Amino acid sequence: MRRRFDDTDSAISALRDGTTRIIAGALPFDHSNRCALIEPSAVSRNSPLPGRTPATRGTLRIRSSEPTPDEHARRVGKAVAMIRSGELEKVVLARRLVLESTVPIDPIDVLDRLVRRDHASNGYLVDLSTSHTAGPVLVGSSPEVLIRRSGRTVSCFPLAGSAPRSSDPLKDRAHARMLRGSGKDLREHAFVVDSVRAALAELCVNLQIPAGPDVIATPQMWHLGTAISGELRDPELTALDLARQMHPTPAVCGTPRTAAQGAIADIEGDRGLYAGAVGWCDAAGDGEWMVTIRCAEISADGRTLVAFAGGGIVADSDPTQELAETTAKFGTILDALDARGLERRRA
Ligand SMILES: C=C(O[C@@H]1C=C(C(=O)O)C=C[C@H]1O)C(=O)O
Repeated sequence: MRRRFDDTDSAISALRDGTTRIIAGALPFDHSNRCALIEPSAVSRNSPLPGRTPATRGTLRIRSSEPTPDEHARRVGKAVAMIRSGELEKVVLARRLVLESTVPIDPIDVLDRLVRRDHASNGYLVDLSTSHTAGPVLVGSSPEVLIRRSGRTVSCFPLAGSAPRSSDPLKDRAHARMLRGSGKDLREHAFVVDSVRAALAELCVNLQIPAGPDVIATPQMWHLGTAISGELRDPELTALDLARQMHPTPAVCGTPRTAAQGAIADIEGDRGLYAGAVGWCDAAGDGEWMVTIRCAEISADGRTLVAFAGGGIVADSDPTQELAETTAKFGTILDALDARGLERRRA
C-alpha cells in the first residue's frame, strides 16, 4: 500500500493530478462517513487466488443478532405503516449477526471460499486499518454492479426482488418462477430501475434499459436484475465520480432517497461500510464499483465477525417473509464459514 484516503474528494484529486495511478477499497453507506480507500503498491489483474491449504476452523457461535429477529420483523411492520401513510415508497432495512470464533478466522480463507463457490460474483477483501488501528477487514462477495466504466461505456446491474434458493431442484425452479411473477418484487425492482434511469439519463447517451428484469442466481438467492448500459456524455467523469453520484440506489436505501436515508438512520443507526460501494478506479477513469452486500467485518484478532443482510420493504411486504429473506442472505457468509445451521436454528 502506497497511500491511504479517508474521503473520495482527495482520492479523485489524486487520480486527476496524476499522483496516483489507481485506487481501491470501500465507500461508506453514508457519504459523510470515512472511506477505506488505498493506492495499492501492486496490481495484479485476472490472476486466480493462489491455491492454499484450508485454514483450521474453530467453533462458531452467535453472540447476538442486532436487532433480534422479532425486533427486525417489528421494524418491517413499522416501515410498512410509514409507507402506507405516504411518508415514503420503499426503504431497505438491515440487520447484523455477531459471531464469535474459538480460533481466529482467516479472512483470506473466507474470501477464497466465497470466490470458489461463486465465480460470477465479485469477491472482495478490504483492509480497514487506520493510522490508529491495524487489522480489521471487510470481506464479501457481491452480485450487484453499482457502476462500471470502461472508456465511455458505462454499465450497471441493479438488483431488487429476492427469493431463496432451494436444494430441491423442483422447489428451486418454483421459487425463481414465483419471483418472476411477483407483483411485490417487480414493484420493488422498478423503484431501483427508475432511479438508475433518472441518474444515468443525465450522464449518458444511448441508454439501453430492457423492458423487464431477468432472474439471476447466486448460490443462495434468486434476484430480479436489469442489465443497463450507456455512453458517457462527459469523459472526464471517473468511475469513482459515478459511484459517488449513483450511490445509494433504492436497492440498499429507498425512495425518495432523503426520506429513506432518514428512516434508516433513525431505525438502524450507522451502517458503516455495509451497503456502500466497493471497487477500484484508475487514472484513466475506468473502474468498477459493486454494492457492498453479502459481507462481514472481521475484527483485528479474527475472533469476532459481524455479518450484514437487508431487504427492500414496500407497501405490501410481509414482516415474516422479510425476516426470512435476511436469513437467506446471511447464507452467503455463513456458507463460507460452514456455519449456515447456526442462523437457521436461531431464526
Ligand atoms: C440489501 C441487500 O440486498 C439488496 C436488496 C435486495 C432486495 O431487497 O430484494 C436484493 C439485492 C440487493 O440489492 C443485502 O443483501 O443486504
